[in-house]
Amino acid sequence: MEIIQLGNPILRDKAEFVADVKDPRIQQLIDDLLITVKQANGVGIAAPQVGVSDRIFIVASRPNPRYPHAPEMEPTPMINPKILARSDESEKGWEGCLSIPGIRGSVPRDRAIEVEYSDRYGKLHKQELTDFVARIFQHELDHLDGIVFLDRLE
Ligand SMILES: O=C(NO)N[C@@H](Cc1ccccc1)C(=O)O
Ligand SMILES: [Zn+2]
Repeated sequence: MEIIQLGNPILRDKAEFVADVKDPRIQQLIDDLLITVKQANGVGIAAPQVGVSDRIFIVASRPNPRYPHAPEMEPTPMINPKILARSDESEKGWEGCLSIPGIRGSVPRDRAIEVEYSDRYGKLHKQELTDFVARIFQHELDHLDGIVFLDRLE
């Protein structure tokens, strides 16, 4: 996996709520993130990783050499995401971070979460996510709150 220079990542700030999803700057940022996560062969990416402190990330699970069991899904921009409910069981799993190259670790995550987010058209979604996709969501949501996976290593 070549390391794409992801701008100067902001890893310790709390990202700002997006007031107007239809703002052309936000739409451009979403397009940039979709391209970047594909170029980086990643399964997720958050705006702070490209130096923008907005509450936006992309969940883009798909099988790749690092995560061969990852389910295939349409890359999904999630704006102002939040977790509404968590399962009580958590599960450990390997994670890496595009902003922290070369390090992987075992991170406990909730196995199932109920989430809410706005899509890029401003439509609100409420969904249950499980397993690896739930893991990516939690990893990306952490980035919006200045947390990285190293902070959660067992
Ligand atoms: O660093 C990021 N996203 O912030 N990208 C990681 C995301 C990730 C998340 C959870 C488990 C494995 C991997 C990637 O390798 O695509
Ligand atoms: Zn990351």
